[in-house]
Amino acid sequence: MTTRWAEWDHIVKIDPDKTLVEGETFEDVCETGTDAIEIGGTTGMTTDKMQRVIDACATHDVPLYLEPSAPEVAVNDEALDGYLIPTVLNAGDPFWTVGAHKEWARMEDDLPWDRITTEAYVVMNPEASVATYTEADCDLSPDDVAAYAEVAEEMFGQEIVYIEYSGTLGDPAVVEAAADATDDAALFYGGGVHDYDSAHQMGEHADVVVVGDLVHAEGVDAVEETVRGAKDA
Ligand SMILES: CC(C)=CCC/C(C)=C/CC/C(C)=C/CC/C(C)=C/COP(=O)(O)OP(=O)(O)O
Ligand SMILES: O=P(O)(O)OC[C@@H](O)CO
Ligand SMILES: [Mg+2]
Repeated sequence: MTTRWAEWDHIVKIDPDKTLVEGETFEDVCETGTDAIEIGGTTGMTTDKMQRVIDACATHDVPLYLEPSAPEVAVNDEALDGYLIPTVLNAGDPFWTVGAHKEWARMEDDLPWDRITTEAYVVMNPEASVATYTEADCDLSPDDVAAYAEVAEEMFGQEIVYIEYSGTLGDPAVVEAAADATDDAALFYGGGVHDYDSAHQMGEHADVVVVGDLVHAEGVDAVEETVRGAKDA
């Protein structure tokens, strides 16, 4: 089991269903100074699209993790450093907490357990596809989120707690509450990080800042700024 995320400050999440900015390559993305690349998204995922991004990033010197949104797109590739598998704590349907995972184990004879780690998600932006998809209850106070984070670490032994505001910059008080409630688990924050200041602000509380849409919408210069913000925090 590798726990390399203990040393990370920043992740770029590449959505295989989206394109890069014109003139930029996956090599450029890998060279932004980010600590790892996570490949995943909610809608429009296929194994072909996943594989294309894996192949494009595999030759560059940055840890590469797959974050599949369903067992069907969990591509098996030696070029990957591992699999980060969401489990959505506040999902409306337990399928997204444990059911999909059960199906994966049923479908596959030999899952590479030493390369698989779960991320205990708390989904907070009701407008995001991931919230609709998982029917998440996003109406949570900082105390609620802190309690989810504590339970994830202390009762379910989660190594990663992920505060997910995909598409919008979240409430720093929520992230701070989750940080106060966790000791050993790595706290990931993702959602709406778009410049030095937003990365710095969330990085003051979270261990790892995840940047997604920005790489597709603005490109690598903007991502580099967020790397600096997260690392300075
Ligand atoms: C058991 C296996 C192998 C998979 C199941 C994993 C689970 C439970 C997934 C549910 C949560 C999920 C869809 C996570 C994917 C990562 C994520 C949160 C991407 C962000 O998605 P959005 O930004 O909302 O979606 P788009 O950008 O695609 O619109
Ligand atoms: O796309 P953004 O809003 O940067 O969110 C990042 C990540 O948390 C999405 O899963
Ligand atoms: Mg997205």
